[in-house]
Amino acid sequence: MPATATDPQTSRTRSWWGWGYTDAHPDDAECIATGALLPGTLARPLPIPRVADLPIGRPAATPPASLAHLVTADPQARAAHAMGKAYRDVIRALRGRPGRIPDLVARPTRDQDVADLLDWAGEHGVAVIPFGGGSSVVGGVEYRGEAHHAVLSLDLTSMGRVLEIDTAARSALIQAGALGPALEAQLRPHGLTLRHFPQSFEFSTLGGWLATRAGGHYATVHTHIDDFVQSLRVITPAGAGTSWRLPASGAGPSPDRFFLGSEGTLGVITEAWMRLRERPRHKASASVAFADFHRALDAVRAIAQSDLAPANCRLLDPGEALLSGASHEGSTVLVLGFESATSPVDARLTAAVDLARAHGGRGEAAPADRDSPPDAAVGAWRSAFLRMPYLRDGLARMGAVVETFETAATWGAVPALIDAVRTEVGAAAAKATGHPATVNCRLTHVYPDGAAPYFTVAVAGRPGDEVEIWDDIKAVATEVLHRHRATITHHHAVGRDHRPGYDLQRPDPFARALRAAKDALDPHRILNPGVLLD
Ligand SMILES: Cc1cc2nc3c(=O)[nH]c(=O)nc-3n(C[C@H](O)[C@H](O)[C@H](O)COP(=O)(O)OP(=O)(O)OC[C@H]3O[C@@H](n4cnc5c(N)ncnc54)[C@H](O)[C@@H]3O)c2cc1C
Repeated sequence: MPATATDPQTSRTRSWWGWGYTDAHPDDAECIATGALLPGTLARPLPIPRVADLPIGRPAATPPASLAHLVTADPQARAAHAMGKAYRDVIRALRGRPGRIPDLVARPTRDQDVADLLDWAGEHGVAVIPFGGGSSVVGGVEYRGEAHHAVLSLDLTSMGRVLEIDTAARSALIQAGALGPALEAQLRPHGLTLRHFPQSFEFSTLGGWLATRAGGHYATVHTHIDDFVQSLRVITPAGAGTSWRLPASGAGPSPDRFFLGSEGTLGVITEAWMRLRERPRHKASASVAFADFHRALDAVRAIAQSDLAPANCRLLDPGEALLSGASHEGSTVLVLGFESATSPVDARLTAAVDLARAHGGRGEAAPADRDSPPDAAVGAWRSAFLRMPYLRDGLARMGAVVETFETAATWGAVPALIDAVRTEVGAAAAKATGHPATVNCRLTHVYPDGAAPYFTVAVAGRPGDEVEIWDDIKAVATEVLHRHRATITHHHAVGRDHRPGYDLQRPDPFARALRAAKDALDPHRILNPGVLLD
């Protein structure tokens, strides 16, 4: 089968090594201009890496003739499935040192294909890595072990259709390989939306979101994809199963919750009934500036504990606001957004801005409806949000260490946690590189009982040692999170990179139960070895 990195939906070429489309990559001049925002001097941009320079050998396994039409050993396809899109993945590609490159890439088109591929892999000891959009930032789609003689990347994106819509229950049966834009395009004619917009929306799939319990658009209430799941179909090496479609159920532990977040270790999610919404007709947004970050935290807590339920409630510290062009003269900025399909939201926006002002914020809630342009700072933040991953790759080409990590903790822990991360991770980054480092923070999701701080570390690196430097910085971050009882991940998943933090966080009986479940469903231990469990 032909295997290129061309996106069939858009005819644009996807980068095999970095973020997004190749025609959107920053050129050298934009890399250098962005690099000038960082303290310290950056190196000249590294050249764009070439698949031809990678150490891609002959595949160590050959599928039987009955499966050959589903499988390719094309070097371009193998390279594009070797890693995810974390900073350390981009650096390894740029330095020509990717992880283990899969021997084969399979693109099943129906459930039976998935079952047949799993049967073959189980019989021949071939590791299988389920692959959606490949946007994992935690080493979730690469093989790092030794125990398997061959590795198959199981790419679900040829299963990307909305199969059925139940308008009475306002839900849809959707195949797991649907990428965000194609999924929404199929729902739009029906006036419906899943309305799950992670930053990686363009390049990630429904199956990936479910397998990692992704966090999306909503800053409050429905923050995670979990909230929209009605039923799942999962194919495991030990058999397939579909949960009942129910609006709610109290029948024992939830089978859906069991597979949500299983990160390709227990089975392959092939389709899901998802709860939908009507497309929002009323929208309003505003930004509020604060002189003091800690007072802004109090304001956000007050909003999260009210019944206003903003769709967007992102708090950007001054560094984060500056980077995203939402800056109000060096202040902390709160970006607020409300939306509804049924009723105007202006009153809720005004009430939220009033709460923010009662905690020292400066801002107005301009009257708005669906046709109004968003608040200027909100618009700038949204554009920078989508451009940022491209710029990260540009900075990586110049030897900078630029990466993000996120967490969640209860409100009492949040202020000290953020201060400690800024101080200790900043010091670790400066020590590791010999350059001053910036550690910016934003709150991405907020809850009545706590918040999800998201950090961006940026520092001029030591060209050649960037991966080791980042690993040292991340080890300090993991320790700080653990000390503050903050989770190792709010929505980026565990993968291979977060195993140490996940192992510390989970209760031992739960870890034993997960191992037993793995033994039952994946007896030959072929599915995503090293993720969640040894
Ligand atoms: C720039 C950038 C921005 C991001 N923003 C967000 C964000 O806003 N919110 C967020 O939650 N995450 C975000 N992420 C992380 C990533 O996009 C999410 O983890 C996403 O859910 C992964 O989806 P995917 O389709 O790309 O899955 P992949 O990366 O292909 O796979 C992720 C994991 O799920 C498993 N998997 C994939 N498909 C299936 C399936 N059908 N059945 C079983 N297992 C499967 C894989 O084996 C792997 O372990 C971001 C990443 C990047 C690089």
